[in-house]
Amino acid sequence: MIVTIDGVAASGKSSVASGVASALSIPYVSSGLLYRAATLLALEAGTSLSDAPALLSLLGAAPLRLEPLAGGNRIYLDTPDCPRELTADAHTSAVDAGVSALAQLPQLREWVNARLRALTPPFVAEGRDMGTAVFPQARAKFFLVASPRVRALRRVKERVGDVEAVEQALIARDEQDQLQSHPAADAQIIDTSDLDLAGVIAAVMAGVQERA
Ligand SMILES: Nc1ncnc2c1ncn2[C@@H]1O[C@H](COP(=O)(O)OP(=O)(O)O)[C@@H](O)[C@H]1O
Ligand SMILES: Nc1ccn([C@@H]2O[C@H](COP(=O)(O)OP(=O)(O)O)[C@@H](O)[C@H]2O)c(=O)n1
Repeated sequence: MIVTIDGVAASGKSSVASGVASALSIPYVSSGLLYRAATLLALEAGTSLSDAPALLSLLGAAPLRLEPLAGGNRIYLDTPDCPRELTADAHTSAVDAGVSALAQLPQLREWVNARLRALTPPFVAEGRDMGTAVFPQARAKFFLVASPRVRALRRVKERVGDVEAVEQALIARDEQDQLQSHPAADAQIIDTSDLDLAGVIAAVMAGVQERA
């Protein structure tokens, strides 16, 4: 079984995916973490975020490993001499600001999608295009939205920042991600603005049971 949870930036995808995956006793998979880790490595190497061949060559030499646990995804660079966890560094403002440029490149989307499709179900997959491009066969699909202000307020609780600036950055990233971020025709759209986390998880679980 595959359940997909897509949505705009900071709409609650990973928290909801984690809650749903825990309730179903299956892992969840964060596709955004692969885009983020690729962006981090490119920024560190000084590789242009719009140079697909250079990015693919960089990633070809980088033994990235995604750990898709129900409680939270982690990503590692398994270089034999100096293994390193990249998860925290992949969630900085610098990565936030660069990731959409890399994610626009079809070759990089294929690189991510090949890794996702190689995973063995069951799992909950979260991102932007899980229910449309990557797992169109998923049993149940959801798309989370929330107002930019609500999302910014939630994000500044996790990371220090000015609400206004965070809101503008979220709006800018939504625009840059527009091409790949839309609900599948058979997705249930959930506005999480006035729901708490437990409420969103319950709504998704109800939708999953309906399709069991
Ligand atoms: N419905 C909700 N109500 C309140 N806080 C939420 C809700 N959904 C998510 N959050 C919080 O908002 C922040 C962003 O959620 P996250 O799951 O990281 O979103 P995304 O994966 O879409 O970026 C987290 O701190 C999370 O705990
Ligand atoms: N399926 C996906 C997942 C992420 N992404 C890209 O990766 C970025 C980071 O995704 P994320 O899900 O970790 O970001 P947040 O919504 O959690 O802030 C997005 O802004 C997109 O540019 C994508 O294009 N397609």
